[in-house]
Amino acid sequence: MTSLTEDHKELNFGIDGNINNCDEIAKHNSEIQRETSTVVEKGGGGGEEKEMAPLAGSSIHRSSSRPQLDLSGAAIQGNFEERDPAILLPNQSDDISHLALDIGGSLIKLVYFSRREDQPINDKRKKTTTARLGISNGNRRSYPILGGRLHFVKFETIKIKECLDFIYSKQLHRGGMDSRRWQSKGPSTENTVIKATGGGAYKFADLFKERLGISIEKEDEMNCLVAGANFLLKAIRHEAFTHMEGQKMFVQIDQNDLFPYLLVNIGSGVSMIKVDGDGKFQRVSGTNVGGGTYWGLGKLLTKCESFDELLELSQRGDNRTIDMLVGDIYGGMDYSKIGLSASTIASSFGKAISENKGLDDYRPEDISLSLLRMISYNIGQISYLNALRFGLKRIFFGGFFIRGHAYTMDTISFAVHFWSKGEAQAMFLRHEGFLGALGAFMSYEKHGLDDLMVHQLVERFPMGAPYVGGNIHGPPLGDLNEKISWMEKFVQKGTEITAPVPMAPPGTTGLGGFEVPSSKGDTLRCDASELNVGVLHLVPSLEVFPLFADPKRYEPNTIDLSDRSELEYWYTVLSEQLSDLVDKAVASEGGTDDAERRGDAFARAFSAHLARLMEEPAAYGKLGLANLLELREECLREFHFIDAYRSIKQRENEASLAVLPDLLKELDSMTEEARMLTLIEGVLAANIFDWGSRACVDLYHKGTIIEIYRMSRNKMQRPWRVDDFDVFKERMFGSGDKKPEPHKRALLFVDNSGADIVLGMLPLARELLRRGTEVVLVANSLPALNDVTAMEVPDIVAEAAKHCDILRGAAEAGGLLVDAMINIQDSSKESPSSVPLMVVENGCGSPCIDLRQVSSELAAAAKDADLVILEGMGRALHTNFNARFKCDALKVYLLLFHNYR
Ligand SMILES: CC(C)(COP(=O)(O)O)[C@@H](O)C(=O)NCCC(=O)O
Ligand SMILES: [Mn+2]
Repeated sequence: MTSLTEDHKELNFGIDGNINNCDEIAKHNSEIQRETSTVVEKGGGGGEEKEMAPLAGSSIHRSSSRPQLDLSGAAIQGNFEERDPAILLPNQSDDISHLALDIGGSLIKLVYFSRREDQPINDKRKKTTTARLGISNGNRRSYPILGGRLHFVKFETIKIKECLDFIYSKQLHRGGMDSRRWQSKGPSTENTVIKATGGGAYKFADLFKERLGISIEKEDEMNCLVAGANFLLKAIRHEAFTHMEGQKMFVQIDQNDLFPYLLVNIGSGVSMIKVDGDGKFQRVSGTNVGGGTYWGLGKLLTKCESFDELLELSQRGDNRTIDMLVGDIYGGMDYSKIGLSASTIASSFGKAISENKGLDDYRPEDISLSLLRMISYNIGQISYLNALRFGLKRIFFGGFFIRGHAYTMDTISFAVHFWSKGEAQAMFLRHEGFLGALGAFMSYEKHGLDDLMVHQLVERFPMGAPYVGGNIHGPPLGDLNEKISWMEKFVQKGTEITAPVPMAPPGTTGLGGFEVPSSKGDTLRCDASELNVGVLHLVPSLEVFPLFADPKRYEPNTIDLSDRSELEYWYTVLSEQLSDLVDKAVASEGGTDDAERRGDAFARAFSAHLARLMEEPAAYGKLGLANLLELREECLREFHFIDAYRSIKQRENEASLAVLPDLLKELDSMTEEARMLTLIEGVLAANIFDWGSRACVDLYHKGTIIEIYRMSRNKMQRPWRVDDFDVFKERMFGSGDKKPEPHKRALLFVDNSGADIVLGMLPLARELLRRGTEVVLVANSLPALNDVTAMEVPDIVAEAAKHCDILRGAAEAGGLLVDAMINIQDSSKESPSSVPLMVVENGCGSPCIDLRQVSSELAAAAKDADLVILEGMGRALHTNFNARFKCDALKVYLLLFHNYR
């Protein structure tokens, strides 16, 4: 049997039951998915005999003792127009690196990078692991910046002093472009050079020198815009989206089919740039009617103090009172001969000439909306004409004029669609306002950002504090105390947590009968521009799982929460679990006052994020269930809850290890084939211990762990709801005289601590080892619910190995037992196996897994694997249920609720 046989099959085992009522567990049917074999043939791997790596030499040892993900901190972008002085300009101690600025006529945009010192590595085995897997520095580019975060912040240009204070407080001016100063924290800023673009780079250069002692190196604005846009479009998965009639839809950009496109940057003025490649572009047009025009004219006409206020006013406006419509000219009729409906704007502000009214007679709301539509249409139309001029189908709009404002985007989209008769498409960028600043940031030669690959940049939720309506907005929060006091203040003020989506009231007329999106809410976030910006985490060691049948078609999420009822279901699940989770988290930190305070802050932050996502599911990029579950874990870490289930996991491990010897004896008394069925039943039965599931938590009141396990095992008779056991059995044992080769290496993605791993997955691993298959246990890098982590697995294996020669021999061969003192009690006479059992971390800290971003250890281990076993709802159902692999794959999970159709 080769690792890539044409007849490999994807196997799914599942069981659906309602464990609130223990008698009703089993519910069954079966199905086989065989899609992958043809894909393998196409990929050229079909039938190839792969050389089996020498056993000892290819061993992967225990994973790193530290997580690779840098999840230790996060920042959000605050609105400095309305910041709360109490938390302004924090003295936080992030290890700083680089800063770049885009100083425009209206706004200063700032991009900076923060990095934390890695924790010291105290794992002797890490070195051998990485060296053996070929992931040491020898064959990897070593980045000057290894892991960290990109932050995005903006200031009004007229409040440049705040920007300078911010830079100073964060000590961002101490990280210039001189690589020798990379780690320098010394007080001197002499010779420090900061990259900046935009007119203000010239205008304020002296001020920066005077106030911060730094020199500004000017970067060409167009260059920066293009570099920033290209970077985002290539590196951030959910960066570009369309926005039509209130609907946001993310666009998958094919990196190889990105160029040419038209980039329209709407700042104070507007630039239109034809982009043909990296560094290849031409500014083909522009217009002086842009964001500055809206703000300037709007300020004069409505007395609004800020751009956002003006935008908010437009939400309540009705432009018919001031715009002259076709119907006004044609007595309420369409001018159908040339395709103009009565509701088309014939002349923006045109009504004002024919009425005997002054400025005071018009509502500021109507003026603002009329102005917004005039400018948006105009830009949309000129953009289209330029796209037409050069035969460009795609137009990306950026710049701070847009501010994530639904109505603005809809208006621009409509104009492009209308004039191009659907031929051209308007797309928007989530980091719309930061293109120039990002470009300036990337112009530092020593970053190594230029060849970053897509999967190395992970976007995470802006986690420190939630977005809110009203007037309280915090600056980027650096340390824990700030985050907590921010949360407390936020609560004190009684500010309603809203997550408004900017929408116009229904009934506003539009060009060509264009109807506005249906209203979802009537408030506009004051910092709407920051709606779409997450913090970018750089994790250069993450890689794409190498065993996808078709990497391009891989989509981790089985459920995408754009279905409202699904979203509501999960919102309810997570909300209901919150107080219990907080109790556990607080207890895990000793139940101190400090822990209580953090628990409270976590609960508020998480609830606010949930509320925000309910309003605007795509606020932080395309939302799948995996993201939502990860959000909870990230948020816990944000408030320094390292492992909320620590003691529960320990207790369950101990209880399960105590009954393991009996289970192994029972298994060993069976025939091989009967044992295989019992083993799979055992995996399903033990997967019941899931602290993320309401049904399971209820069950914990009904008996001890072992009693529940026994009950669960008794209920596991086939057929299961998804049941490919027969296919699996044939693959393992063959039919007739044909005896198949065992698999060379199996990757077992394990799920929970306790019975799940000890009584479910370990016995299965042992069986594979017995058949001569190398086994790699793949576990989380960071805790999530009661999931077992890669750090914890070796100790569990060492304990289990005390009762089993097979496990002991394999663990020794895999380097897992170098530290453990083994006291062998196993009475079986089997000789120790030299087939290794290994452990690698998966690179994530969530109950689900996105296989596009796995640890380099896992990627290396996967290269020789020909069997993938995914276990548990999170990894095998909520994510990866539809994943296709180029080797045999088995998905085993116990479905604990009825939400799946
Ligand atoms: C969070 C989980 C995905 C973890 O499941 P696991 O991967 O451990 O099997 C799961 O517990 C879950 O989907 N819970 C929510 C639904 C419920 O209350 O049953
Ligand atoms: Mn789990």
